[in-house]
Amino acid sequence: MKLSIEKVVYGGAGLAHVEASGAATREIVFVPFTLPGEVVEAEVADTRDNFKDAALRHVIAASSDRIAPQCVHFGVCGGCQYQHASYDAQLRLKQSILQETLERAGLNSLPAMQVHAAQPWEYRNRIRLRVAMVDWELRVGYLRRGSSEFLPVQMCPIAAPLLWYAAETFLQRAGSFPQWANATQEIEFFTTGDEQKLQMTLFVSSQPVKGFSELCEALCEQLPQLAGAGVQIMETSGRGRKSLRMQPGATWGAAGLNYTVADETYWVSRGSFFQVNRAIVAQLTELVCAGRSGRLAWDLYAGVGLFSRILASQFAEVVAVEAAKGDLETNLRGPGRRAIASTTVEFLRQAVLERDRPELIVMDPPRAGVGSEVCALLARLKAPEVVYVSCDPATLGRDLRAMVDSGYKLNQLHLVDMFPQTFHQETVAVLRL
Ligand SMILES: C[S@@+](CC[C@H](N)C(=O)[O-])C[C@H]1O[C@@H](n2cnc3c(N)ncnc32)[C@H](O)[C@@H]1O
Repeated sequence: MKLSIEKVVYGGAGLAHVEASGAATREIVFVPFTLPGEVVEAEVADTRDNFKDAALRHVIAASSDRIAPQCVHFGVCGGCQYQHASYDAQLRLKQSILQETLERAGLNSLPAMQVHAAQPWEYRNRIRLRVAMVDWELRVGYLRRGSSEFLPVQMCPIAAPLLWYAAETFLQRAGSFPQWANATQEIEFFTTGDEQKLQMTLFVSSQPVKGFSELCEALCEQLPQLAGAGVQIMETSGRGRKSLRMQPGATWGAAGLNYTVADETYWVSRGSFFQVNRAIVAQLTELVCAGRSGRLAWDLYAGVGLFSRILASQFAEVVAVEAAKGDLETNLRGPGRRAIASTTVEFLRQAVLERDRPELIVMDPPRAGVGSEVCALLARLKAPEVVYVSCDPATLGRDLRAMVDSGYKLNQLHLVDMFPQTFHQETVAVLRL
């Protein structure tokens, strides 16, 4: 069918309408890899209750924003959705998606959005690849788009070059360690922003009895940046990835990396969360922390303490709250710094009882957002400024709406392009009472 693409929606697909036969309303059709204003030929791949998914067959009238993708796997690989759009167009798409999502959540009179971008390629400091034998050859790859099928890849231009070089080195050397080559299901590499140090994790079905140190030392001959490595043994207690449990296995070398962002250096253990974009993380910390000072700040969902360490030099006291076991305590030692192992909601329930009131709250939750109880507790605490860092526009809209309804004013809105070439987007929202 011939379709006119009206806009691009969160997830990366273009949206068009078609006259539905026999129905009064027009039906929505989503077509990936299209751009606003394009006319395309598409074929329906799936019909749902309220919409259809279609596959792009041919672009009849192309947008001036359309460019040739840089990666040979684009369109087949599940990783990137926007390589067919110029980088400038990607930023505009993300801006209008954020604007529309927040307006739909009932947030009117939004502040002017500020857009922050860095390099659009080679930005990832971490990649996790599948490992499998294909035609008697050991290959690494990702998942085929929309499936759980292995897709062998020969490049990943959004990854820091060292990560891809490390993957190739593993493929070259693993042949001499057949038990490890056979047992490895997935492999993860994590590098410092300057690509001077590297960590490797092998995810194995069952751990070979010996030879892990020898494998790491062999890799090191070609990959001197490799500072440490570990094994995670994947145990399934049922069907599907959700039932996967990890057991720690063999280790070699250092257990983590010292990762420097601007003037701070963080200890990041292998497997700990760290912001994935090595090029823009300093800008993110600047947006969240710069120019803020006072008596007490809270960093909720603190991770390894990315924001808390900086805030600690600007506030007399910083309290950082993190639910997962990790590196927060190591990174937040010293007077006036407190690392609390707790969920945010439990911490806030107690804080409300104790009538604590910080001048600044930073919160950077996972995609699920902070949720209604946290918003209700924040409304009772009445901190004068809240900086909300979000990686999901829909849950951000829901939470911001609750905070605005409780008296906060949305003061600044920043789109930080943490994930170029993909539909993912990061927002920093500043709220004041
Ligand atoms: C998006 S990361 C942000 C980490 C950190 N702010 C940074 O920028 O590196 C979210 C963090 O929240 C933590 N987390 C998830 N659910 C939580 C909860 N209910 N309470 C506190 N922390 C939680 C995760 O373990 C993760 O470290």
